[in-house]
Amino acid sequence: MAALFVRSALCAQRQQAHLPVVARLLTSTTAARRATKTPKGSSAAPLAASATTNTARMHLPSFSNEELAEMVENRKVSVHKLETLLEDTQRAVDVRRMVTQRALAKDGNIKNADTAMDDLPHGEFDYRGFYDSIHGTNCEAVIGYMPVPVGVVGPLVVNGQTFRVPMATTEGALLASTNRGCRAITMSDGATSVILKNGMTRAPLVRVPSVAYAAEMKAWIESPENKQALTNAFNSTTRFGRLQDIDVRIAGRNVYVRFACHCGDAMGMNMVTKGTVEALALLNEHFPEAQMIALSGNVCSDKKAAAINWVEGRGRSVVCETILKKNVVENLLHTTVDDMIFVNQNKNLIGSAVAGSLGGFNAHAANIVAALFIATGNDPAQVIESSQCITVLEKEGEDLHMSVSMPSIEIGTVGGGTSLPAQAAALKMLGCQGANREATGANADTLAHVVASSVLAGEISLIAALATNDLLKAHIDLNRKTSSPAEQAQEAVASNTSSAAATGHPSATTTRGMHTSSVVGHAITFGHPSTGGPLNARAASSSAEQAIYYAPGTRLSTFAASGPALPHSVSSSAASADEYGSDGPMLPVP
Ligand SMILES: CC(C)(COP(=O)([O-])OP(=O)([O-])OC[C@H]1O[C@@H](n2cnc3c(N)ncnc32)[C@H](O)[C@@H]1OP(=O)([O-])[O-])[C@@H](O)C(=O)NCCC(=O)NCCSC(=O)C[C@@](C)(O)CC(=O)[O-]
Ligand SMILES: NC(=O)C1=CN([C@@H]2O[C@H](COP(=O)(O)OP(=O)(O)OC[C@H]3O[C@@H](n4cnc5c(N)ncnc54)[C@H](OP(=O)(O)O)[C@@H]3O)[C@@H](O)[C@H]2O)C=CC1
Repeated sequence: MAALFVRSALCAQRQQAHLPVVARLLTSTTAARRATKTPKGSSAAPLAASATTNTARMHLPSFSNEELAEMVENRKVSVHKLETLLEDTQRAVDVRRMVTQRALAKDGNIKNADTAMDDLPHGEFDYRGFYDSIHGTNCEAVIGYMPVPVGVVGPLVVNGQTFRVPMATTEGALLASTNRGCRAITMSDGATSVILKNGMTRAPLVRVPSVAYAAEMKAWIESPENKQALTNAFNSTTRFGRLQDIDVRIAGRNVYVRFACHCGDAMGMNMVTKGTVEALALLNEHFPEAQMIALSGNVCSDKKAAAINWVEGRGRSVVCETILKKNVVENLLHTTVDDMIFVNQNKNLIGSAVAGSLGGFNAHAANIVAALFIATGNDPAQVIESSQCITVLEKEGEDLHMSVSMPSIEIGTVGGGTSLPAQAAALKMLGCQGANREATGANADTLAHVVASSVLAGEISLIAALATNDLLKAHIDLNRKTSSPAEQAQEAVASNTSSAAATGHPSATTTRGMHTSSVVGHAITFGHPSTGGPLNARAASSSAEQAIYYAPGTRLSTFAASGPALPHSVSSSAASADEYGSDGPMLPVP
């Protein structure tokens, strides 16, 4: 891809400085192409090896951040490759922030787009202010802080709104994958998300003298008049919480009273617990022999896998759908509608059934939920129920209808960690920080839609990657460090320059299935269609692509025979320390 930036010596001297940057870039690229053009059938050496290359090569670092941002916006430079091309990770972050901030302003979705990201640390960090803000609220016995990288995916179009979604993770490949899914959704006219139910729950354990007493208590609570009295007591403790339902379960002499509350923009665990105490006081007046054993009796059920959340819902119950166009599935995801349905059915539905899964009928909803919870200051321990999800794929004509149903997304935009400056910045990027003053709960609703649609994006990309057998390759590429950005840049220059000699286009080398293929024109074909970018050129490039594509059901022997594309050899002894500093003895072979 670096061949795109091959510039003539004339250009390098900036004699064209008066031209807009993109025009300069195109002119210089054309000049470079002309300089390297060889007659058909000529055996001239590839560009990388020629003398012309060395003088003509021009690296991106010579451009200003403003110019680089413009190139990214004009799809002349891939925003994903900035670290490698600039050989400077901090600058890459700066340019990406500039691009993201300008995109937020252009989307027109949020107020104060130019300052939304200001408090998301990316360099200097006000640790004193941070310690002040967490004291007495978020953590005790503090000894420091844990930096977790935050990336951004999108544009993601949901319910007609465009989002740039911040995600905090240390799992390489997760953002690349979710981003691909966002692109697939947005290229297919967006996603639609609906909230079916909203009720954060707390179920105290009340102990009574007999099962008859328990039944009497249940009947009393369920009478409309008493239910209203309990509701009034509950609601008296909060300006924003509104009790929705009371569900009573009995096990012998144990009574579990499950209060479900609409908590406005808060996730609401403190809020609902406070309301519960007041309602129990009233209950106790009528049932003096009842004893409160535990304020949480686990029927809530908080921070544990439980069927009650899966069936009844907890927090917001959300369903989100999209119809992926056939050409998007084929050209962007490199697979087919039928293959994705086949993988989903046999993995997410049957596989999860065989595993006895509880709300885990999905590929990796938890990945996206966790990254979004950490970025937005939501409680990561609630990922367990918030990521319960069933992913359904069905044919819609020749296209693919895809949905995620998530009955228990527990999130808030006020309370807990959401008001810390960095986390609040992530919420500002989504246009839903803090309390919604026009419609209480609308900000948390927005966040729930973002969570569900981002999960949908993650499902799309991972199911496709499994269908094309790309999972391991993606993780070896993006989850393990093999070389420094500078070394990667040199590799990129070498591989792209030689390819450019033959084609006049930059290229990217990629592996699909168990083979490696060279994708021509990759670097100038990225870019979102919503901003006028074309489809990934890979499908168009590709008779070779056909040869390396494995449909689900490919015989295992075919993989083996096709030769390894991944590093797979291990030495019998660990002679020197690896990148993890591990040079200890290997485990004995059983
Ligand atoms: C890695 C890809 C996306 C490559 O996929 P690709 O099709 O080769 O990518 P591409 O280079 O052709 O780019 C296509 C688009 O992908 C995105 N993309 C591509 N690269 C980047 C990047 N660096 N940064 C940001 N976005 C990126 C981006 O949207 C890009 O479009 P563009 O913007 O260029 O026009 C694909 O192979 C993939 O999605 N693999 C799956 C990886 C994955 O989903 N990992 C999740 C974790 S797996 C796990 O933890 C759970 C598991 C698996 O155990 C659960 C289970 O049991 O199933
Ligand atoms: N207590 C427990 O058992 C558990 C607690 N947690 C922790 O609880 C915290 C979250 O509790 P949560 O109750 O959400 O947060 P908070 O305890 O911070 O309470 C939310 C506060 O925001 C106020 N508020 C202002 N505007 C709004 C609005 N628009 N909508 C809703 N509330 C508004 C509420 O007012 P008002 O007082 O009038 O309601 C309330 O004081 C997290 O730190 C989480 O980790 C997690 C699990 C269990």
